[in-house]
Parts: sequence; structure tokens; C-alpha cells
Amino acid sequence: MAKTLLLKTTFSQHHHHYLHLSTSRFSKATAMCSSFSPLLPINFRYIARPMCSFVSFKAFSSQDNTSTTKDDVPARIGFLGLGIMGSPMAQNLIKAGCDVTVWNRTKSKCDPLVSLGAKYEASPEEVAASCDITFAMLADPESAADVAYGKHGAASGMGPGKGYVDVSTVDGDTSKLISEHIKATGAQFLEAPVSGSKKPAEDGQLIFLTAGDRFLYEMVGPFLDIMGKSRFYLGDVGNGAAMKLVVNMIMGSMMASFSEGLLLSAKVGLDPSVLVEVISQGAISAPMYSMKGPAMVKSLYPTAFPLKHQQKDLRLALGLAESVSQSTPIAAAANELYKVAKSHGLSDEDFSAVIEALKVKVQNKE
Ligand SMILES: NC(=O)C1=CN([C@@H]2O[C@H](COP(=O)(O)OP(=O)(O)OC[C@H]3O[C@@H](n4cnc5c(N)ncnc54)[C@H](OP(=O)(O)O)[C@@H]3O)[C@@H](O)[C@H]2O)C=CC1
Ligand SMILES: O=CCCC(=O)O
Repeated sequence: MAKTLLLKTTFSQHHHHYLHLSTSRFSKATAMCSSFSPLLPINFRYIARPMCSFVSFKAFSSQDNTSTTKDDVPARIGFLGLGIMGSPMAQNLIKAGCDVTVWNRTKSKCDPLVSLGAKYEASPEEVAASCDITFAMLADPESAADVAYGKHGAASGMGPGKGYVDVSTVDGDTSKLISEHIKATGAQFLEAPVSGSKKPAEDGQLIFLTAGDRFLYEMVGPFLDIMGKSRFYLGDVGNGAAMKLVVNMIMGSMMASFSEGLLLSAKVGLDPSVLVEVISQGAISAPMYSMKGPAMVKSLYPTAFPLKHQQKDLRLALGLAESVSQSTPIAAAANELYKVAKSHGLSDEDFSAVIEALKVKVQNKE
């Protein structure tokens, strides 16, 4: 049985936003949202029903406060960056019935999504120009910035009535630069990095850590709900990036510490598989240990979260800590270990391969 909630959110004294959320056991992506503000350059009318095929999006002038839905058109969704995360995220939007247009630097990664019904455009600019909302899932700050506002970048195709949602993991300064370039076109910007890896991306179980234009956050909520299980709105641009970096800083240190424990247990004659079991039943249990531990014991590291990205996140988290003079010696030590792992050619392995850096024999100088 479906239930309906009516929420009223006041963004300013002039702007009231009504969000109707409906849930049923058949779908989590059920929402109806309509909004009008004389202060905003654009107004959206946006209806989302259980499947994305019913999601519609309309940008119209501030004079047009019609409440009818007959003119609504299906939202056109762009997706830039089809790596380990971007591919399943875009796939979930397509499978939900969304009208999705994709682009990836290596074009061949677009093919499986086009087979599923996605459209293809030859540049981020062309994707942004042809879509209402464009998502970006890029490797690092450099690629996120280049795709957003480099030559033929998304900003060249953005404008009033459009939205850009960057779900890559970058530092706050990069996110703010991207925001400035996007907003200079009259479009809206949301940073929305995700917690959760390959499997949660495939299962639509990601956690979005968003910040930026609240209005766009409300607009894209139903799409985030297709790709994820929860979402946080954290305020100004930079806060989503910061939250993501703090989470991944903790995760990187946890994995380094876990690696030391596995190797120490084996060296003193214990069975590391039993250690994994013991940990799983106690206060320090974490899904990550149970998921990665058995493979690590066998020296297997099937890539879900590439080690190079974990080291990037530690590097960015250390920069964040430096910016506020916060001492982070554990994270700094973990970062060094991931750097060693990278120097041993493990960049594209899963980040759990950091354990290999601890197996490296120390040269006996005697
Ligand atoms: N994997 C995971 O578990 C998670 C990853 N993240 C974050 O999500 C982001 C993407 O991660 P993931 O999908 O794993 O990474 P991948 O390395 O699998 O994919 C990276 C994507 O970025 C593109 N890219 C890289 N450099 C450039 C460039 N110079 N110009 C244009 N495109 C470029 C790649 O294109 P191409 O195919 O051509 O190489 C690819 O589409 C990262 O910021 C990561 O930290 C966040 C949560 C979990
Ligand atoms: O950034 C990667 C995060 C991976 C995870 O949350 O499992």
C-alpha cells in the first residue's frame, strides 16, 4: 500500500518548496516535487513516479506558475565518466527507464550502455547541451575539472535551467572551482560524492554526500534514490567533499591496520582466516573486513576500489587536515604505505592490495 507524505521546506522567506514523497513496496524512487520561486531565474516542475520512465522535468519561466503536468517532458540525464562506478550508476538510471546520454574518454565503455538504450554524445559539452541534468563520475580532481570546464567541457554546454551534479571524489577547492564555472553559465551545481563501492553501485545502494544548490538537490533526489540508499545534504559546496575525504581517510587507515593484523597473526602461527572470523563477531567488526578479508588471506585483490584512488583520497584528506592544522599521524603513515604499494605496481589493484606493501622484504644490510 502506498503512503504519501507532504513536506514543506522553506529555503528563504520568499521560496517555499513542496515535496510530495510517496513510497510503495514496489519502488523506492517515488516522489513528486513542485516548486515556484519569484527569486530564482528558473522554475522547475518535476514529477517522479515509481519508475524513471515517468520522471519528468520542466524548466519554465518565473511567470509560468502553472500546476498542470501535461507539458512535462521526460528528464534528459547526462552521465560523464563510465568507470567502475559510473557504468553501474548510469546503468541503474537506464534500467529505471530514464532518458540517459553518456560520454566517456575511452569511447568503447559507452557501448554496453548504448546497447541498453542510452544515447551517446561525443563530448561533455554536447552531453550537457542536450540534457537537463548532467552527472559526472571522474577519477580525480584533474579529470573532474577538465571534464567540467576544460576544452569542450560540460560548462560550455550548460546554461540556465540545467544542473550539474559531480559525484567524483575530489577536494573542496576543486569542487568550488567546478561550481564557479558551472554557475557562471546560469546553471546550478551540486557536489555529491558517494560512499559505497562497486557492488553498492550495482545494487543502487550508494550513500550520497551532497552540498551546493539546495534547489538542485531536491530536483535530483529521485535520481539519487535510484542509484543510492540514502543521501545527506551538508550545506555549502566543499562540505560534501570534506565528509567524503574524512570517511575515506578512516577507511584507508582501517585497511592498513587490518593488513598488519593479518600478517602478524600468520607470523605468530595463527590462522588469519580465524582472525577475520573473530573480528567479525566483536566490537571492531566492519563489513569491509568480512568482505575483503577472505580474499586478502589468499592474496587476491579483485578491484572494486582501485588502490590509486584510495591513495589519492588519503593525500587529499591530509591536505584538508593541513588546512585546519589538525594532526593526523595515523592517516599520514597509512598514506605512505599506499604510496609504497603504488610503487610496486599495485595502483589498479583493489586498495586491499596495500597488504602487499607490508610483505616486501626489508633489505638486510649486514
Ligand atoms: N571504485 C570505488 O569503490 C569508488 C570510487 N569512488 C570515486 O569515484 C571516482 C571514480 O572511481 P572509479 O569509477 O572507481 O574509477 P575508474 O578509474 O574506474 O574510472 C575513472 C573514470 O574517470 C575517467 N577519466 C580518468 N582520467 C580522465 C581524464 N583525464 N579525462 C577524462 N576522463 C578521465 C575514466 O575514463 P577512461 O575510461 O577513459 O579511463 C573513467 O571513466 C573516483 O573519484 C573515486 O575516488 C567513490 C566511491 C567508491
Ligand atoms: O571511495 C570509495 C569508497 C568505498 C566504500 O565506501 O566502500
